[in-house]
Amino acid sequence: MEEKEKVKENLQVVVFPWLAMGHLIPFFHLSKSLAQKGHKVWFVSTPRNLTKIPKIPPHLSSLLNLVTLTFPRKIPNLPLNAESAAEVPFAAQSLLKQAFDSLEPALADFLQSSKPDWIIYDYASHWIHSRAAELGISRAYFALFNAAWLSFLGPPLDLINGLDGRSSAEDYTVVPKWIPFESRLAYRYHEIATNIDREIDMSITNDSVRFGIALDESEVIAVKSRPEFEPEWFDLLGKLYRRPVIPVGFLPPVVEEDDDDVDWLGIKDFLDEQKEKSVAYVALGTEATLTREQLTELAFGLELSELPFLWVIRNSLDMLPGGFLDRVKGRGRVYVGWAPQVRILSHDSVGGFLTHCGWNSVVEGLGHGRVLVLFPMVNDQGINARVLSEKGVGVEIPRDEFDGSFSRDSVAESVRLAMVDDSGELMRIKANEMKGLFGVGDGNEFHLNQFIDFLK
Ligand SMILES: O=c1ccn([C@@H]2O[C@H](COP(=O)(O)OP(=O)(O)O[C@H]3O[C@H](CO)[C@@H](O)[C@H](O)[C@H]3O)[C@@H](O)[C@H]2O)c(=O)[nH]1
Repeated sequence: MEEKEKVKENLQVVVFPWLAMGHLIPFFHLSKSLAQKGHKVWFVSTPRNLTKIPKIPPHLSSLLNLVTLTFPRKIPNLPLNAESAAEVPFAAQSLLKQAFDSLEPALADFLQSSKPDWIIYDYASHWIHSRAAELGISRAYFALFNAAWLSFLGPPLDLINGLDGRSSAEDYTVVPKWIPFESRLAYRYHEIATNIDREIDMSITNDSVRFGIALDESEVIAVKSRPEFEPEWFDLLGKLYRRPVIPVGFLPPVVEEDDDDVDWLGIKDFLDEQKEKSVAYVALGTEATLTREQLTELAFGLELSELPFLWVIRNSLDMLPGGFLDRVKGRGRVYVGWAPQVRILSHDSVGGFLTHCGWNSVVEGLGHGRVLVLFPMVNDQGINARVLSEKGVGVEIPRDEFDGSFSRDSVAESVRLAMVDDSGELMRIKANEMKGLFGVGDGNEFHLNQFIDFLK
């Protein structure tokens, strides 16, 4: 007689993201969803990072537990108190990886004492799989990327063994040989050159190998996307990975009401004064920073667009061109610091989103039906921009392929095309339709449940 499959109704799960806000936040959303469905979750990170994630709702506090691993203090040249990618210059990210790698013994000890059913990990912890396997803990890699970018990345064993045939930035500007159908998916030189430069520290494991191991050593690969959005890429991933690839959906964040948030109240006042769908929200994520020249062109571009905008910057206001704030007074607002992005995007006055194409930002923008102005900088962002412009939900700001330079006029024209020009109407309609796929709703819930059923 066939043995009945064992189903465990209440799971115990350790969740361990890479040290970056764009990773901590979606891993936290997944943790919250697991806890909401009655599973016990230990969310593991370092002290400063744990202070930056959203608050745990009181009704989940018995199921969702934060676990602190001490951050190593002896990494030479790592900026003092820096614990996440946003606090370390892009070119020095290998130092943060070095610190991250030194968390291995502490995490292994925690796994031994907590003995979870599963560990859900990120791409960077290439050392945890064998430790978890020894303890009989199941392993899931949660990929915070779309299936198109994961396909572009390639077969796991080729990544581990350096057999993907790519070493220079130019190699990433062509469609990879393992994509069997017609496609134009490739980086522009400037979008990938910075990533390649970053990989020069040979003493630590490079990102390709980390990705390869994360993919190859996991029992299931959970992808923050949906096949309804990119069916052909999910089909290809199944062939490249030869193991279960499960879409977890977009995990759209729910806007939490928090009336005490003074930052939000100031922003809300500004947005309340603007017309419906008139404001371009401009924000470029937590990792890449603009040079003074880029910041200047972007500023003049927004000024020339003559449209209302809300711009979040990580640099200081002193970097902006002289007189800029006075000239855009009333219709333009610049916010320095950590903005309540999801709440902003949910405000009716916001019509478009000038984004660096970080996957979380894209999900948040399309989840609210905002049309996108695409300004990719590093990491997966260039490929995301190709996917989104092909889908017709956004327009790329034209840039020099090699050095990434762009003009203020091209910024103004792209923003106006997306937000107000008649020729951008179809793009606005398509972006608005994406609310159904990317936003809060049954479709995303269905995929999340499928993933949880798999874990059981
Ligand atoms: O002031 C801010 C800045 C950011 N965020 C949030 O922080 C997250 C940022 O994530 P994302 O938009 O993906 O950007 P990055 O932080 O740059 O994300 C990194 O991680 C992503 C997921 O792997 C990749 O797609 C990106 O390329 C990579 O740079 C989003 O949830 C934002 O809402 C805020 O709430 N307020």
